[in-house]
Amino acid sequence: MSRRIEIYDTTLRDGTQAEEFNLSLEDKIRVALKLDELGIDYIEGGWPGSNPKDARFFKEIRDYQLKHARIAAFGSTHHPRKEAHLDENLKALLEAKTPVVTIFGKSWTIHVKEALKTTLERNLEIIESSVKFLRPHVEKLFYDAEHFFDGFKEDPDYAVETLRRAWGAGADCLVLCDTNGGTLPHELVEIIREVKKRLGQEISFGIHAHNDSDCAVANSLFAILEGATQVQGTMNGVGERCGNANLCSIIPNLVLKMGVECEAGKNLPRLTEVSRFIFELANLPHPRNLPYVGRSAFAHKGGVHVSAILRHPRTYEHIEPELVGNTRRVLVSDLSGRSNIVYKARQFGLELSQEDPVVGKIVEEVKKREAEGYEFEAAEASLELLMYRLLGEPKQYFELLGYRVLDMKPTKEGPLLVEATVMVRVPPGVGEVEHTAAVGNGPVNALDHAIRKALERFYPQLKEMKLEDYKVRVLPGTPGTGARVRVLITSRDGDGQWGTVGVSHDILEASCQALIESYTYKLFRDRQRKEA
Ligand SMILES: CC(=O)SCCNC(=O)CCNC(=O)[C@H](O)C(C)(C)COP(=O)(O)OP(=O)(O)OC[C@H]1O[C@@H](n2cnc3c(N)ncnc32)[C@H](O)[C@@H]1OP(=O)(O)O
Ligand SMILES: CC(=O)C(=O)O
Repeated sequence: MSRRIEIYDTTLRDGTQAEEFNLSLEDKIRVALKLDELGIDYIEGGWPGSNPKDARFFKEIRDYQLKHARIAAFGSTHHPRKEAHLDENLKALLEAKTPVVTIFGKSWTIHVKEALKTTLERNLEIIESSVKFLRPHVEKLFYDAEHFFDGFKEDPDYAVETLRRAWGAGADCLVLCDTNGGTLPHELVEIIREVKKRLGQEISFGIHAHNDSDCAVANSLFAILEGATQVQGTMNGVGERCGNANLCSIIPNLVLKMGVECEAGKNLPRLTEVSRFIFELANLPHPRNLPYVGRSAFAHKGGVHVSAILRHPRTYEHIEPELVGNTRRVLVSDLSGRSNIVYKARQFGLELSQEDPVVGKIVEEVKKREAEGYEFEAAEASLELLMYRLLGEPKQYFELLGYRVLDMKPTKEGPLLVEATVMVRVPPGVGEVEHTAAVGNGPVNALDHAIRKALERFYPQLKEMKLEDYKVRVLPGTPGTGARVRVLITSRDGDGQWGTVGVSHDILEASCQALIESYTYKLFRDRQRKEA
């Protein structure tokens, strides 16, 4: 029979101790519901004694019927100068009315003496009396042995004695914490083995690892191999300093590679969605290179890789991306060969063969443009247009005959005045010339308004699209203000999102190129859909 592990998520508590990862009360509720849908066993909602938001979270989450997860409230053992029944933090933990409570206590002598400013004996009493006080009131009581591995290295007898006290007082699981994240896997294994020997009795233990040595996931997996039954971590590895063990890596590693079961394993195809949802809510970019769930986790760029992937995906993929809800992507760049182009063309609805001379032409054009500073990885709409153009499509929908942008600040205190004037001919070559002006809050915004104003009379569907993101990157080469820039624009309409690119020494010209590509793509795609 395969082993089963309990997954304890602390995104809402330790996760929010990360720089720049902040969640409102509403966000916390939404994250908790998502984690529940994923099948997480325990969701640590926060520290109720810390702030009103965390205290309210525990009140509000009671209104929801969770499918599987149990909510845990987190706090410390009682204060050294108080007794358990008079300690506000312990009282707040009970007021949270959660089925699960987790408290952390000190295992490391330096922490007892320097951080708690108390004696080693008093710390043992504090651990014991805190656990005893909480025990009758909660279904599950977990004890986080803070700095356990560092404490053990300095004074193993004392560190193990703290565990004995917590276990003897009734804790359900002793969670060994690598709080400073400095322990390496081989040390962790040795320490766990020694602890088990010294305790001389069966205990239930868990692992909570930080990532300061980039070993949090490895440490967690090794702890599980050594018998841990609970693993703590966060989604995408957010957490204090360098973060916590990343559950988005731990869960698939357990389920797909170690034959260890957990409830979330049943919902593995939802992992990528949940991981991205949480960062979206926190307004943070989702790191592309996150294992399993990142956009680049199954993205293939090198021509040799793509050629082999087309023959058999296992050649360059450790698992099938669909198992974790991710997708295979092929990138086109100056490292591409014919295979990248054939694969990409298929995504764009074009069946090309490797031998087709146009494929060679596309590879050549992409490499030439990339050498000039273009980049197509985030500008797939520009790539699609480039391919169709080399195949004789699409027709041009308009011609920009010229533009002028006035960017004025006539007085020191007064507002910035920006106006753009454009001349377009629709359709190109033979059509009417439209001459329009528009204002904006900056030069690119004014140019965008003016071009749209000129085109919307002919193509009213352009009203449906909006500019979603605008990025400028200074390209290496000429230093200083004479450098070339690359502009990447993301646009959106009701049907989806697309990216376009422009490159020039002039930021406005680069922006104008990317804008024109964006309108052209919208008109091209709408026409294709109509014809389909
Ligand atoms: C390893 C971890 O990640 S633990 C979690 C860390 N997370 C947080 O700290 C976030 C939430 N924290 C807070 O909101 C605040 O720190 C509070 C409300 C808990 C405490 O606030 P304050 O009373 O102002 O204390 P402060 O923040 O300076 O923390 C130090 C106090 O915590 C006490 N303390 C620290 N660890 C423990 C412990 N395990 N058991 C008992 N008391 C502890 C110290 O003795 C110290 O008390 P003192 O100043 O009276 O000597
Ligand atoms: C408890 C906890 O967050 C730690 O020791 O890192």
